[in-house]
Amino acid sequence: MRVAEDWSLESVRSEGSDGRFNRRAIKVEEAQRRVLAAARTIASELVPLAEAGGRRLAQQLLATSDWPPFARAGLDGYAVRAADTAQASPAFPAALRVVDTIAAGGLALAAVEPGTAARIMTGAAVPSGADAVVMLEQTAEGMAGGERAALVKAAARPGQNVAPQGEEFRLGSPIMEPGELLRPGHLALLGTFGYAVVPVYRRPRVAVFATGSELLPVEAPLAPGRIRDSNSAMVAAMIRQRGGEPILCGTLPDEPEAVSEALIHIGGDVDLIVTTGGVSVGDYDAMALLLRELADFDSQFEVFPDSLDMLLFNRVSMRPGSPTSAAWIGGKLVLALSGNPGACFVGFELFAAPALRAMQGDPRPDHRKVQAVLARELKKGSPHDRYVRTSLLYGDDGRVYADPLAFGKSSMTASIAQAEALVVIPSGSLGAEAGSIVEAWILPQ
Ligand SMILES: Nc1nc2c(c(=O)[nH]1)N[C@H]1C(S)=C(S)[C@@H](COP(=O)(O)OP(=O)(O)OC[C@H]3O[C@@H](n4cnc5c(N)ncnc54)[C@H](O)[C@@H]3O)O[C@H]1N2
Ligand code: MOO
Ligand SMILES: [Mg+2]
Repeated sequence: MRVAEDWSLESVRSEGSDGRFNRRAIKVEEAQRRVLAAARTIASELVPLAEAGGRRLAQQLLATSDWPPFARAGLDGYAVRAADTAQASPAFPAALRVVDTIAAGGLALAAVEPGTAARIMTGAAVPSGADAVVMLEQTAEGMAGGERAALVKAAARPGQNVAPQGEEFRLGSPIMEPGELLRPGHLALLGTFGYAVVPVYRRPRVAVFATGSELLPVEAPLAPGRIRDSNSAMVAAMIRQRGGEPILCGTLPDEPEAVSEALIHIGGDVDLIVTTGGVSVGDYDAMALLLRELADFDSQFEVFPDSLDMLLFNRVSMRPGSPTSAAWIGGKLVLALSGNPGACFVGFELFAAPALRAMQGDPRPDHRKVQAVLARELKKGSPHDRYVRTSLLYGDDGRVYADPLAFGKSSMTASIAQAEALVVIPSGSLGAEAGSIVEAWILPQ
């Protein structure tokens, strides 16, 4: 990728180390809007049907036949003319001469004329003349006029146990829309209509960089002042949850030269770049220093021409993750998440997750939201929107309870693993009472 090659790191350093950057916080909704404007849909590819689960469809698909394609027997029994059975009862069964036996996949040899029936199996095409199927259990075998007969002991309604041609779909009608996530049932439909290969959006390729000179690889023993990089693996899993393909680029020291060098060398076949760490006002917060050099969205354009590197935002009115930043660099979206694991997690959910869904054509890339009862009081100190990690409990009273998890600070990790939802405590309040109704954003499990 092309990061502005003329970034003047010397000038960034000399003025940038006092921590008093002019960073204007924007609302979460505005930040999401800017990210989605930059998250362009990516190319599509054809994949074999059995591998299409979890992918997003790239175009509208149509029914290639009526479904069912022919009138089908719903159970094993006899295909009859309902009128022939109108008077039938256990004491006075209708005796119908059996003219045929039709297996599933087989074809009728004869039409069902008045006074006759055809033995038929579940899934077989109902022969012409017949308009109902009587289940085997409501019949007996007998003789009529010296020939094999079915003794039908109950009156059949016309249409009974027959799935008419085109009952579910008509030839040419839409079966699914672009951007739809292909779940097992979608694959069944696609198989039904003969889609052996499926047009899906390519998985967005997401480069992940963890910045921080304190970071050790996961396999390393702890050393004084150092911690292991836990963000990379977490972010990789979150990328996969949203249909993306993570490209783990390892850790980078808190040095703007090293970070810009790595971003420059990432290459063209990456659709999104996610970095973690170094976005706050520390002397060595390298991403913050680099992003400062970019043109500012507020003084620029609403659409991002490929040629223009631009800061989309560098502060969001939210907790955790207030220093979360985003930029458009070298024609690519760069999401610079906070290094604090809790803030990294929330920043990903708020910005990277919808971006990945939008890149795969999802017309509604936001979270599923439910009203939940707050299980315990939540106090908050800052005036910003707060996104609280909670578990979800399904009460006997039919209500969903959101229970804020312990160790829920931005710097903490324990609660991330247990989080089932993010509860939003909007700005302008100092918290919410136990029992109050809150909005819970459902997290993928
Ligand atoms: N004076 C101020 N200080 C801070 C502010 C502020 O407004 N004024 N904001 C605070 C907030 S809020 C947050 S959130 C953090 C954001 O910090 P950064 O995004 O710059 O992240 P780092 O400084 O690199 O690291 C923060 C923390 O997270 C640990 N970390 C970093 N990367 C990883 C990783 N890959 N795996 C695990 N843990 C990681 C790092 O060691 C630090 O402990 O800034 C506050 N400061
Ligand atoms: O915004 Mo920071 O994520 O609170 O801790
Ligand atoms: Mg920092």
